[in-house]
Amino acid sequence: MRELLLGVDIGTSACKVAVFNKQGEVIASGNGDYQVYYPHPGWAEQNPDEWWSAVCSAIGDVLRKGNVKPEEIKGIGVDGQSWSAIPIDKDGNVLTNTPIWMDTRAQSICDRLNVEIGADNIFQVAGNSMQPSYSTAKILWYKENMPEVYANTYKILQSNAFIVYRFTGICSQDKSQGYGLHCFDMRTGTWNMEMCKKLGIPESFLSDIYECSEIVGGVSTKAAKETGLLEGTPVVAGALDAACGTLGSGVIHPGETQEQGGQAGGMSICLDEYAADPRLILSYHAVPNQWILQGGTVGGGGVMRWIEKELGDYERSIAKECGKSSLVQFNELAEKVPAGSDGLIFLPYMSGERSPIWDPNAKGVYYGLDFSKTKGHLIRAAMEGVAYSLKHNLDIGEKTGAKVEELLAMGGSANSLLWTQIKCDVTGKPITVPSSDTATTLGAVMLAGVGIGMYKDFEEAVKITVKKTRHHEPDMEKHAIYQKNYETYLEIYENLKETMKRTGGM
Ligand SMILES: Nc1ncnc2c1ncn2[C@@H]1O[C@H](COP(=O)(O)OP(=O)(O)O)[C@@H](O)[C@H]1O
Ligand SMILES: O=C(CO)[C@@H](O)[C@H](O)COP(=O)(O)O
Repeated sequence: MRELLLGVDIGTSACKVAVFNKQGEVIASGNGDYQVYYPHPGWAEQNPDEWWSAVCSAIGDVLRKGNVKPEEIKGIGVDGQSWSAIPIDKDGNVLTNTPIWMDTRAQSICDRLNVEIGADNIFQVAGNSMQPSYSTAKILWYKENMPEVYANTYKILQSNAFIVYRFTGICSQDKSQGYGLHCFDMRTGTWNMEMCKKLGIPESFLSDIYECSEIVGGVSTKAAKETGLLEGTPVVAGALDAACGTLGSGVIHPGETQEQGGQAGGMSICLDEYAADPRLILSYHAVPNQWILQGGTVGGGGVMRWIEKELGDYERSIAKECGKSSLVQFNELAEKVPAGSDGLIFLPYMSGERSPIWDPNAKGVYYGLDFSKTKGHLIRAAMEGVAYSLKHNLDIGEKTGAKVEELLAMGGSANSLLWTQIKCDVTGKPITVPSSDTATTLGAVMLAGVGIGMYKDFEEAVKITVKKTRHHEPDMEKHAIYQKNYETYLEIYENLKETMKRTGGM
């Protein structure tokens, strides 16, 4: 009988489920789609019950596709997007949709907390600035705007913890997602009850903290029925998607850096000591005693997803006939345009922006349009704009003293050779791609593998499973062109940020 591991990733655009063997080879994989809801400007929500339904059907597909017997699955690891705040009642019912990491509805609560408690006092404990995208202010938003939800809340769970709860019936808080709550002490990895009190977050909402690879429990009778998995299969606490993507890219030593191109974009620099900067994001890594200093942008692969949806009717209509997906055709159009997009510059602030500018009013911008610009220009400029936002975060990471020599790319955007090369040329850093779509689920199964003792430790897990598939070196001539555009990119935002506070036409 085979000894296999199951990984589940609660991404923003879809859940990914994959079964791996000990060598890190994918036996079968599948996706389950769900929606992001945008009910009001600045709001972005998902329904956690839709995540679970998608997970259940994707597990069924994957077991069938890979001809996997439930008893062959020896452990399960779950990772998920950051900063959910899922209120469940005593019976485990979800009381409302969760605002996701893009949601900025709670800005005024953050402003108030920063004054009342002091932005510095919060930062000293949390290692992160108080921003509406994090979980903290969302919980307080329920209190003020959905008193019934708040009154019936038993626990607040984050994305992976919610799926672990659906698998096992046990509430948990893995260490890597602790940073979502500003009463989690980023120096000790424990709840700071004094800060909880100051923030007004009831202690009872919080769950016990687990190491990411620690077993929380076994698959329950109910979950076994819903998923087709074997009752009792061990489930570990899991981690933040960025942390699992970092682990699945083989980044487990200080000085190594992951570059992520999921719906969101950004980077995660591996650190072995606490080093925070209020412009960036600091979380624990999925690996014990390490941190990751993150740049987390709003615009990543999601920018391409949006452009493809709005401008890709023709490419979608001929995809079958020409044997190339619309995204592949978009890459070909962008490839025909020279580096720098003939001066067309895109600001990818498509739902405000997170690090490093933390501006909920920031807006997407095309600058430099004229009659000569083509669809290819629009696509390439968007790819370049996402790369500028990556560089912006990296530059600040390096200014805090972190060393970044090479990037290890993961996420859907790393499927594009052109986009990876653009990021390489814009940042001037070599980029290696271990795996694009499955790096995150691989990280999740490594946690399960370490948790059940299939791997001795993370060194061994990475050594056995992570294989580098391609490498990009920067073209320094193109880097010089991009450097000029990057300066203009920064200037455009500086010049427009006051104007961006106006919401014309709404
Ligand atoms: N060939 C490609 N070219 C450009 N972008 C791509 C390509 N393939 C996938 N992507 C991008 O990858 C993104 C999905 O990445 P993924 O890591 O699955 O996201 P998430 O985990 O946030 O759901 C999509 O938004 C899409 O734009
Ligand atoms: O905030 C972070 C990590 O800290 C984001 O990376 C989100 O977790 C979204 O991830 P994807 O859905 O884009 O993979």
